Amino acid sequence: MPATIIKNGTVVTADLTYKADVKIENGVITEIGPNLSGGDELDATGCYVMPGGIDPHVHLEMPFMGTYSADDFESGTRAGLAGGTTTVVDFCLPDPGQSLLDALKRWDNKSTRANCDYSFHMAITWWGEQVFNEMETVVREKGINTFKHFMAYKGALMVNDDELFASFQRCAELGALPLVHAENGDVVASMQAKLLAEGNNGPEGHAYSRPAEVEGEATNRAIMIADMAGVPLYVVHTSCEQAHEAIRRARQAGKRVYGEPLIQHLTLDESEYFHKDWDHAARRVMSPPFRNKQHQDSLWAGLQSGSLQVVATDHCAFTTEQKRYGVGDFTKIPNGTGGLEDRLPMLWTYGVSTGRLTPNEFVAVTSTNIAKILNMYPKKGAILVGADADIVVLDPEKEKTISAKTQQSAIDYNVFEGKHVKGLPRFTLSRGKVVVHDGEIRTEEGHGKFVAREPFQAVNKALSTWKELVAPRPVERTGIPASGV
Ligand SMILES: NC(=O)NCCC(=O)O
Ligand SMILES: [Zn+2]
Ligand SMILES: [Zn+2]
Repeated sequence: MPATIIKNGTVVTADLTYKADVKIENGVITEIGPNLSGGDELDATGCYVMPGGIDPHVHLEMPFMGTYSADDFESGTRAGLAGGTTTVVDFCLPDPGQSLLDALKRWDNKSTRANCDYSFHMAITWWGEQVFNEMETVVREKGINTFKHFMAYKGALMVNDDELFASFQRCAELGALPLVHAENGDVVASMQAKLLAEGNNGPEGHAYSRPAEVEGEATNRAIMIADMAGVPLYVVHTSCEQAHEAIRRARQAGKRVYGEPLIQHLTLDESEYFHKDWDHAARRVMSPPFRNKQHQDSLWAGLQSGSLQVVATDHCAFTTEQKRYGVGDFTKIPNGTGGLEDRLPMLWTYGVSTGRLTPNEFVAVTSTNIAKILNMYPKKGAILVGADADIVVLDPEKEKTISAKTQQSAIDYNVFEGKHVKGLPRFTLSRGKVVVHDGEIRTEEGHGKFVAREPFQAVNKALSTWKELVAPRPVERTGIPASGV
């Protein structure tokens, strides 16, 4: 393959902004500097040359709530690339009682169609000796160092506190990072039943049944359990001040906790659930639900101050027809929304163009921080010699109005429909292959490769060293009195 040179652009990374050309050979960056030559040229005049987006939270072809999410690894990754995202991390979900390794075979099969690189988190959906043992194989042999725990979806994916604690301790031993979906599933189930009994069966019932307190409580509980287990913690889809507050407080107390707002929670609010059109409201049903402006402001502040580190999508797209499974009972509306194609343009428009984020912070929260937290940096998330050439050349003047009619996703609507975004890819490169060329999609099914991630060294070692230092020890005593028995 001939070399490619991205010419005349401004390189923007998480910590630097400078003018340079970028040379790519055999899928990796081989040179960065002025006036490079000797290859096919891509003109980046007026553009920012940035590490491609990494979405740490997607569900492609996910079996959930009696159906499968509609975007699979082909359409989902195509959507991601169209919007400048070059790596996705999906969740492998074992059925209750199923071997983690058997579940992984299913995910390996599905992902062969990916257009961009991908990695997996493993979900802990049940607990037992087999899971305990297989976690080691997953980490040491399968290149997966993150384990997801659902504290909600009672009767389906939810695990209890004893299971959380056992799994978190196992993560600590293996150098793995636990993730949590933090909502109190018992309280949600009880509120759902009450709402339905009172005749609240529309999509707004979904929001009523999952108030911010439900998320704040579970986030705090997960943080405390992780601390007792001596392991860092990653909280997915942090949507409200109560959860953010728990993360902020933990971080101030020295705990290693990461928080992940979604682009949907940053830019869409709860009024969507009160829309008169049932389909409109149901299409936006996801967990946690959208919140109000105060919560949104809290999330933006977290990204600005560093108490929240990454922006994801939780892309889990269902068609209108699938959403209608819940007509007459909101608890049956498949939970999930799309966003893979829109995350970067929406965050650029509502974050950078408004002055909430700098371009460098934009790169940090969409790519570099994620690569570091998930242990794939600098292969991913970097414009550095030797890094994979996963690059988005973002044109800050290119604009469009988001519409389901022109999107790559397989579903028939878009939750951002009608939003005008400015800041779109002129080019997207996936390991050096130009997959978006000035609006033209040139993806190749199967081009994507699995990204193996090594166990964590530094943070887990620091926490286990400290845990060992402060571990309970019997007091050495002289003159112990004789037993009273
Ligand atoms: N978020 C959501 O509603 N659906 C996807 C599954 C999950 O992440 O909880
Ligand atoms: Zn979740
Ligand atoms: Zn999710």
